[in-house]
Amino acid sequence: MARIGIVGAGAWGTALAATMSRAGHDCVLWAHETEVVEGIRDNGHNPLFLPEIALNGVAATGDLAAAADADAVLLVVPAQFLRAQCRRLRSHWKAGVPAVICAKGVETDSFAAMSEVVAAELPEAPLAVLSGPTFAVEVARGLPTAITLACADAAIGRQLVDWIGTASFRPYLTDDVIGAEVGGAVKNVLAIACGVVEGQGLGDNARASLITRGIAELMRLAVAKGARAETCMGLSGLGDLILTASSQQSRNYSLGFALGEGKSLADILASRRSVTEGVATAAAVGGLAAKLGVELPICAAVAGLLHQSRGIEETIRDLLARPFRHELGFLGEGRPAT
Ligand SMILES: NC(=O)C1=CN([C@@H]2O[C@H](COP(=O)(O)OP(=O)(O)OC[C@H]3O[C@@H](n4cnc5c(N)ncnc54)[C@H](O)[C@@H]3O)[C@@H](O)[C@H]2O)C=CC1
Ligand SMILES: O=C(CO)COP(=O)(O)O
Repeated sequence: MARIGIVGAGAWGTALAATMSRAGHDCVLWAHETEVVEGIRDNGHNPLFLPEIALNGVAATGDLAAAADADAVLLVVPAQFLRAQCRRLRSHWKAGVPAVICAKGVETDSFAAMSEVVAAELPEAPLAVLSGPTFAVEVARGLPTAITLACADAAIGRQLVDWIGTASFRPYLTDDVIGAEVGGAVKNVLAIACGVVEGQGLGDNARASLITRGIAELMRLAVAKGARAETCMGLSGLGDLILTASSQQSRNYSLGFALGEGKSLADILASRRSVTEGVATAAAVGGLAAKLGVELPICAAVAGLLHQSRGIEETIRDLLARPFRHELGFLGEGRPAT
């Protein structure tokens, strides 16, 4: 059994704490909100995120040093807060303790992947990425799923799989860290696009087409950033995309759906406490794609809708007016078909 620190007590940090604790690990969960620390300590429940899940075995804390004093630390704050959180953690970090990145996104200011952010701010931490089809509430209830655990160091990766894996939470190991995290970040942007399609009533065919052309974009960006294409077809890419691009449980899909129905982005965001990572990541992915010289038409369309006040109808019209191309050649733009 291990001592696991979990930094971030939103829905996902809470679900991971419940899962690790049920597996018999000693879990210390750091929360940003005092209300959450007190709620877990006093009542064994997180009052703000997944309040229905019992957390009796979990020690809640507002002290980062306590969460960092562990065999491994899971980083579960939203992507745009991760750098600041790592800076706060740095003085408490013990060399060699693995940092397992559970946030899904790309940093807006730097276009950096989460592993690049953590490598810069916690240089003594071996890095891993945990990503895949994992709605927090289902994991917290113990329903089965499988995830990608990416770690460049094989021995540390195997140790993490051992600690994190249970019969119903099944990690598959890879050394492709960038591939795992590009999948988790880009699928959120694509899930927004699929939500818009559904909200607009464009049909199941359109959604399936978007998912398929979306995975081509995800793969193109990941490969340009140094990942292996096959990782994108695994749990952290295709697996998570299938989940989030077709379920109202997804914050990203449901935000897209509401946009497609005509609601404003400001109103949708004002009505939720939880993070919708694809909103910031859509802009960041655009910057990253430009830097790497790859074209991502669906992601660019989502960024245009969210951040450049482009209308839904003109956005859809422009996507449908793109020239016909050969289907294969995923990794390039594909030869023109006419
Ligand atoms: N909820 C889910 O089903 C899953 C979420 N994730 C990822 O996990 C990450 C965290 O998401 P959730 O747990 O769902 O968040 P959430 O939406 O449930 O909660 C928001 C989180 O943001 C934190 N927060 C707010 N202001 C902050 C600040 N200034 N500094 C640090 N933290 C602050 C809150 O304390 C809370 O932990 C995201 O990157 C998300 O994509 C990954 C897999 C599943
Ligand atoms: O990443 C997730 C499931 O794997 C959660 O997706 P949402 O953030 O869209 O709810």
